[in-house]
Amino acid sequence: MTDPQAALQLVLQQSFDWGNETIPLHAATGRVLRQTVHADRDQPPFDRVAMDGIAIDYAAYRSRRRFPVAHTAPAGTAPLPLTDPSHCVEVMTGAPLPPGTTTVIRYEDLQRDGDAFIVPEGVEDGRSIHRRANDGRAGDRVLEPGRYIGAAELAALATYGVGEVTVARRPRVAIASTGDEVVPVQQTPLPHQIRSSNVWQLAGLFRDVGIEPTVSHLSDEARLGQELLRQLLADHDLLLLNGGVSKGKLDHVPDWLATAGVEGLFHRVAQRPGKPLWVGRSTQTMVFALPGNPVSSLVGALAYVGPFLRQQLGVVRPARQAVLTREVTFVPDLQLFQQVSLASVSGEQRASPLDHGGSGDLLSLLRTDGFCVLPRGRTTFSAGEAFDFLPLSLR
Ligand SMILES: Nc1nc2c(c(=O)[nH]1)N[C@H]1C(S)=C(S)[C@@H](COP(=O)(O)OP(=O)(O)OC[C@H]3O[C@@H](n4cnc5c(N)ncnc54)[C@H](O)[C@@H]3O)O[C@H]1N2
Ligand code: MOO
Repeated sequence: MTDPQAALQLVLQQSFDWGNETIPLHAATGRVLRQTVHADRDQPPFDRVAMDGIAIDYAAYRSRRRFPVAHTAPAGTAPLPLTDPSHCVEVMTGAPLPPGTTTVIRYEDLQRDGDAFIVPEGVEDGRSIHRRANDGRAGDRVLEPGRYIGAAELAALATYGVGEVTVARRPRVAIASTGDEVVPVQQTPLPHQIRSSNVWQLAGLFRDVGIEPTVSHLSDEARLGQELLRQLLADHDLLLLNGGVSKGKLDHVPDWLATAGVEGLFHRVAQRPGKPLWVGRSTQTMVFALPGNPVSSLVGALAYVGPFLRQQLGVVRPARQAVLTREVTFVPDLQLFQQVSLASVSGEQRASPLDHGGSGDLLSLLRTDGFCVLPRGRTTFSAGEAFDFLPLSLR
């Protein structure tokens, strides 16, 4: 049996060249950025009027309150300067501040008087102006490789004129269930059958990171099963098998993989749940054969597939910890992935251990926010102690 730390190291020692690609910005949502983005301009690029109203020269305001309108400055036009400081410029939000003016007063605070505005007492200089370079300077490093592209990243890329983005190429991922007891969700199961839920769980983890996996089922019948396995290996960068890896008479996945030329890296890890995990690789495909129990399958994906995928895509995820709300006792010499629900209390992540019906209890996952990783070599894990926390995500 392999130690969980050693197993993770072995997984992370495997590397494959999945490459990058350059795609239009509109297609970049959910992709992993693989380029550094520098600001091509200051942000804002000019002193930006932040309120609709008028702009005046504050020096003139010291001796007058009535300001006739010299001209109007809409957003999107080069600003005409104010040459006569006894006048004002009507300005719109987003316009560059007209040269010769120093402060903006919004309409709500003004009184109209014919073609002029009456400015109230107590106006301050330099108000309602979003200053040039306040938020960032030309040349700044704005985005580093390894970020998932979401709303904020798209807006930053657009603002700096990055219309074509270099992102990590998506791996071709296949997920295959095994076992003749599982039937598709559309089919009414016989009393001794169950609907296949694990492929939905696993496919959902990938869809959440923008990868659409191929989903199929390996028959227990050797010729059919092995034929499909060979095809899946030929066409994919990453293969997840589910079930058929423990000691049952029909647990032939490891043998079939060996026959198909996949080199085994380890089989069985000193952990609960998910002990029967089998991991291997061929020249071009990384293979995770996850145990069939639904919680074991999820733990295998979060604890091993996730780190592998992030390493391949160049994603850096900050480590997370959570503090146990009550003591956990666990005697076997195994690393325990403890199911927890999470609450944030005064900025601290508190993890409440959950009771459940074992690794086959997929309904317990409905109340689970993630897993606390309780290491081997101890039996008592105290309330108030912090442990690594795995959220239910491959991100
Ligand atoms: N003699 C031993 N028996 C078992 C051991 C062991 O060490 N010695 N390990 C146990 C552990 S731990 C686990 S976990 C399971 C894992 O077994 P397999 O990976 O071989 O998985 P299966 O036997 O095929 O299935 C286990 C369980 O999960 C259900 N299943 C399978 N596929 C799906 C699916 N797509 N959707 C939902 N549920 C699925 C399957 O029907 C079984 O109930 O082995 C223990 N046994
Ligand atoms: O790996 Mo199993 O999950 O302990 O039932």
